[in-house]
Amino acid sequence: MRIKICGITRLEDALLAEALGAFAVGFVFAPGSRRRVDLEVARAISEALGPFVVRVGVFQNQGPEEVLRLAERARLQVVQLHGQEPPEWAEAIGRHFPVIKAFPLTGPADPGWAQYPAGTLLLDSKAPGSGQTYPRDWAKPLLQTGKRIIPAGGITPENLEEVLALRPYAIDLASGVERAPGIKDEAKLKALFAKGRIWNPGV
Ligand SMILES: O=C(O)c1ccccc1NCC(=O)[C@H](O)[C@H](O)COP(=O)(O)O
Repeated sequence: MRIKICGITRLEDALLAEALGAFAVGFVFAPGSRRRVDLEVARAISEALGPFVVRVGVFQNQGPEEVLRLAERARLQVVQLHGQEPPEWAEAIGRHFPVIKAFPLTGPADPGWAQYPAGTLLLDSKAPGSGQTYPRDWAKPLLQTGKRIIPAGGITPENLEEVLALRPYAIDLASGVERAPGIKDEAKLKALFAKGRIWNPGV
């Protein structure tokens, strides 16, 4: 299973996530986030990680120029748009970085979201980074659209199975493996990857 650990602000957490087998780490640059990371810190962590961990930047309603500047300076590889960004912004950013577009679920996912110009869609709760969740079957209308789907929102080591049952492209979590916003919890991270590793998708 591909697991993205989001809200990384400390090198030790990033290195632990890498050692445990994380596919990706996320740096939150969204204004007002409790996990907002300093640009130079993100860059230092990016440079310290090995080549096979994807560095994702999370942005919210920040224009393409700002996103591209931060992504380049922090040595990011993927951009995640987590606000109400118009499709033109995703197209402009997508000429430089793969784009993940996040949508908040307040009911079943809208199949029309598959038209958004991003190859991968992240289905979050209506309160990003809060640990809030939603009925996982709300993701189903998008599973057959050909888009890569990443469920997020309130995933923990304890409830991992129900989201993995969707057989998603990847999963994303932040607060479920933290002891405080932006500070990861070693025991929770270990529990998550121990469970994620033994899961057999039956492919
Ligand atoms: O985490 C934040 O503080 C945040 C703030 C603003 C926009 C996005 C944010 N996080 C993005 C993520 O990808 C989180 O991992 C996702 O919302 C799930 O969070 P959680 O429910 O805590 O696992």
